[in-house]
Amino acid sequence: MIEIFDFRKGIDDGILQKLHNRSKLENREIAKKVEEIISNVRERKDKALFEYTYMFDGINLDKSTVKVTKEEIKNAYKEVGEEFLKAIDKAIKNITEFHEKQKQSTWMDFKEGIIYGQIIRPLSQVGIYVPGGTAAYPSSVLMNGIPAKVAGVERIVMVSPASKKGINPYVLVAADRIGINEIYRVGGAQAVAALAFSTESIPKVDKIVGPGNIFVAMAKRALYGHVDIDMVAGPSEVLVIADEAANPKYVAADLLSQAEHDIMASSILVTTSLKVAQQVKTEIERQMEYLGRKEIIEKSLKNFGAIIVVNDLQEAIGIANDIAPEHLELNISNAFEIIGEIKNAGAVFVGEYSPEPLGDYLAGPNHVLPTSGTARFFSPLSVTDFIKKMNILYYSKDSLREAKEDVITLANSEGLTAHANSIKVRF
Ligand SMILES: NC(=O)c1ccc[n+]([C@@H]2O[C@H](COP(=O)([O-])OP(=O)(O)OC[C@H]3O[C@@H](n4cnc5c(N)ncnc54)[C@H](O)[C@@H]3O)[C@@H](O)[C@H]2O)c1
Ligand SMILES: N[C@H](CO)Cc1c[nH]c[nH+]1
Ligand SMILES: [Zn+2]
Repeated sequence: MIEIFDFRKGIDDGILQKLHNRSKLENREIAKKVEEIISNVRERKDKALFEYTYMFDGINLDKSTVKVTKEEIKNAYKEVGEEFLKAIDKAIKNITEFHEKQKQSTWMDFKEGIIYGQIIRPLSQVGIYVPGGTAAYPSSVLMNGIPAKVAGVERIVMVSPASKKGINPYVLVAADRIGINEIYRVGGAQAVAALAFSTESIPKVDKIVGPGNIFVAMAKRALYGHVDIDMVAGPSEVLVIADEAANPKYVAADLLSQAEHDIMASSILVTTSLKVAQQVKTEIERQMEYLGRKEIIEKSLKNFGAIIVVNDLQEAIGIANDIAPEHLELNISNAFEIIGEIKNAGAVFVGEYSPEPLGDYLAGPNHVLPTSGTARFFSPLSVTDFIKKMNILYYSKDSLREAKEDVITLANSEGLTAHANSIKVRF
């Protein structure tokens, strides 16, 4: 069960290091396994892909069954209710609105005899990973697919692990709603490797995006360079900062919401009140009793959960910035006053009526967010992930003549005489 650590007499670095999510990426055993899967799929292609799918997901696939058919998507509609369709269409509207604001335009500037600028182009082909091991994620279909659509990506290839019953119908309907129709029922590190290198059934893509468990996150990280990736988006995390006025019931519920994702998910509370700390612990135990997924929650809270008591908000902010959580909830009075001090978090949820699951599903901001401490340098998934830029340059003869001596001087300073010559031969 989740433990309370009292840091009021001094921050315990040992405990903090243990809680650091970046340590998950240092797990040598998992890294070795992932490397082995990647090299096997690279060499033996479909054969290895189907073997691993049988080993981890328990389903037998071949070239003729790996791709989801139109018929399956049609049948999926029979299994989802009207209420789901209404909710998902609302989510699509909000997520699209949010991401439309991220669009970038080609720009050109003109000086006398000079034109320069940047041309924006969508990526041609991207792979989106939609998790499906311990739960199915129709919401992740939208969060991955909508920014790609808004950017104008031509070919979106979706992979998601299936069970014996096939891919979850809610996932298939979500994909259909936003116009994704190239879907393969494979997951894990083997699916990521297939997207990076091609197999006989799955043609490779230029970039792989999307969240997944530690195997998926490590595979994406290992394959960066063969293919582009968005970020490391592994097991979910939430860090809540709460003061003495926070409602323990809400705080406990939000910690539990992320713990249910994965045995490696992490839920951390940092509070200035010992009373709130104790009440949240009691609430967690109470609420757990009526939730499902108890086994996952228990493991996650025991290994990656913590309640930390600190002296003041400054200490709490320091810990949050150090851990750089995927989600940061500010459950404190006047939260907007301290937002300027938050440096590292994938997404910040302000006030007690902005619980993290609101962002997971409906509000509009993307839920594919950096984890394992990588919010120090990665950003949430956005339209920018699906575009690239090309610089464009034009000089007239007169403009080049004016620039000539400076270019030659700079080329000579690097000892690159052929560069200097390329200018000289024109005059
Ligand atoms: N960071 C984010 O933005 C974000 C968003 C949504 C979900 N998530 C996370 O996505 C994850 C979803 O995980 P999941 O497991 O439900 O689905 P998943 O699709 O990520 O992983 C399932 C796959 O993992 C592989 N796998 C499982 N056990 C294995 C083993 N022992 N060895 C090798 N491969 C193995 C299998 O191939 C299986 O198909 C959760 O951790 C959740 O927290 C993160
Ligand atoms: N909290 C997850 C991101 O870490 C996203 C999600 C999808 N469905 C529910 N939650
Ligand atoms: Zn969630």
